[in-house]
Amino acid sequence: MLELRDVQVIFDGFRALDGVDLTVPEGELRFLIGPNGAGKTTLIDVITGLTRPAAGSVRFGGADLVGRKEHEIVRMGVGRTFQTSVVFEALTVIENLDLAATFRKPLWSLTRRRDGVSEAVEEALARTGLEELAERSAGVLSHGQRQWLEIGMLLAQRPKLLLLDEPVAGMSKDERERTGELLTEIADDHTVIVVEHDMDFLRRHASVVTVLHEGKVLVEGSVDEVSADPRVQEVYLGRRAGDAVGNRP
Ligand SMILES: Nc1ncnc2c1ncn2[C@@H]1O[C@H](COP(=O)(O)OP(=O)(O)OP(=O)(O)O)[C@@H](O)[C@H]1O
Repeated sequence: MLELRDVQVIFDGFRALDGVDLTVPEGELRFLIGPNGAGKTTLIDVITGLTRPAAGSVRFGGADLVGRKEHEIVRMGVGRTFQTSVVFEALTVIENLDLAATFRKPLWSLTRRRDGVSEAVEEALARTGLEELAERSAGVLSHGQRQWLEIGMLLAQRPKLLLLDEPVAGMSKDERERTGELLTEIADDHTVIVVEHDMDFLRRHASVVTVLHEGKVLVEGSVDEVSADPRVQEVYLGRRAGDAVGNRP
């Protein structure tokens, strides 16, 4: 479903991605890890059209994404979260979802009543478990609830592929657990790629992990395979043995 071949990204002579091959089949929950500067965000930027690769191909559902505009790629069914929040605090949870679902429509659509919201919004609300908070302003949400709202805002756009950048950063243990379940549920009918550093979280929720290092795919496999791999341990050298993979300092 998503296929990157020999992708190169060069910033002022520096190879941020240096021949990346990546295949993510439909319906997979794939985790992407790697030390700081490995190229994880750049990889997501290439898939979403924010950064154009110097060479290589990015195919999604059979279509080539290279050279397409970001909004075009969104329309083709690719959604992403950013590290910075896109939630409007003064709007309610449901208004945020509605805005995300109708973001190309005029602002007056915001004045629609709850019973007028689209099926996509209702589904996103149910999926993320935010029904009870639907009419609350987003500004009062806990950190975890806000992250779920952001995921809901993506779902409301009905993407086929979701790219999530560190969705559990700063979350409590319970919130992480709930997020892991949510990601697994979402992967029932979407393809999901998650950039995540938390090794405990990976052990609990990841099946396939891709490790990036210096702009290349270093290893791909199960969490156990990846964390036992000497090349991966070497990349993370200097960290405690138990944290060999993925934990930030
Ligand atoms: N616009 C840019 N111009 C120049 N260099 C860049 C640019 N964007 C990223 N880089 C460099 O490319 C490399 C890869 O960056 P990237 O942000 O993709 O890494 P990352 O794996 O996401 O790291 P982190 O875990 O710190 O977010 C880094 O060395 C970064 O400094």
